Amino acid sequence: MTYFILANPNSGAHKGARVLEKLLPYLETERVDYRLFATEKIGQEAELIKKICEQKEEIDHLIIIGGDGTLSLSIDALPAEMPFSYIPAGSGNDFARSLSLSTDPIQAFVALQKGNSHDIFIIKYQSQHLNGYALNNIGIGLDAAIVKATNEGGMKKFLNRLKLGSLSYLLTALHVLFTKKSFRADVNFFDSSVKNNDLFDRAFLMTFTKHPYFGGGIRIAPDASNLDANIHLVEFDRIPLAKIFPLIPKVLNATHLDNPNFIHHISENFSITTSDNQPIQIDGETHEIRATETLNLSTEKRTIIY
Ligand SMILES: Nc1ncnc2c1ncn2[C@@H]1O[C@H](COP(=O)(O)OP(=O)(O)OP(=O)(O)O)[C@@H](O)[C@H]1O
Repeated sequence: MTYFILANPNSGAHKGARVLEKLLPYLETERVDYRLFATEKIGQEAELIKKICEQKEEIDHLIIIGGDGTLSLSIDALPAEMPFSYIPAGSGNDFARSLSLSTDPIQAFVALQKGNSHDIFIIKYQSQHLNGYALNNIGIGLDAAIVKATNEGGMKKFLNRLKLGSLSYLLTALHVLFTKKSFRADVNFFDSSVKNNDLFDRAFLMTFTKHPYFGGGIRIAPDASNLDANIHLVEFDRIPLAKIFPLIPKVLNATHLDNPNFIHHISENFSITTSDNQPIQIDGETHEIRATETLNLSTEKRTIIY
């Protein structure tokens, strides 16, 4: 059996490279047969997954190494029936946290070597110009604007170097909180085959998540789980800033959903239309959802070995 490894050495401020520096000598010492496919540039995941699929036999084992973005872009290109393993090497590592995967590369490898398969559900998204899969969350509005500003600004790289990646989300979040405008969103969802609708006139934060965590460990939907087919929507309207700040400790303690300013819906299917163009983040990669475009969300089963 051969381990096919897709790795992003650049993820998590070169954490991917450090994971490889630790893992590869171990594989050599243990005489483990492996082939490494390291990304050399942004957006190369799909191309390497295609190469792996051409060479991989059924008995072989795929391991993805990188942050949540690398994992998401790889799974997007991977045939649904192909199992995968994951060794986290990002700055946020929310997906790994959701399944309590080890962040120690050797421990993670020893665990996946045992070959225990687990079914998880991931989000399938589809609109007029966006389609693919997300393992973590899809956010429209505030969180997307934060991810966009964090990824584009120099602060993430600087704080990653100081091992303060989560702080970069927090500082950027504060800045975006002051400047981001609300938007109108029409959300349909199906609860026990009954069609429901919620019209948000002053939507500010709208996150659809498959597990509790976003932004590097914030428990936005504490009861969400990738082991069931439910997607959790957490929505927050734009309210005066003076009323937002007291809610921040609640969000950090994961007690915010009791607060009436947060709307929480759980369903296996959602469809969303926004009244104007809005930033959208899909597992930390930013795009734009266009006005009046409908985004449909559902879930699909995948197999992960850990
Ligand atoms: N060799 C590379 N150099 C630069 N960018 C790369 C490389 N390989 C992949 N990428 C891009 O990096 C992004 C994914 O980064 P990833 O999310 O894995 O790490 P991160 O952003 O450091 O971690 P996190 O999401 O946990 O904050 C994707 O856009 C991907 O295409």
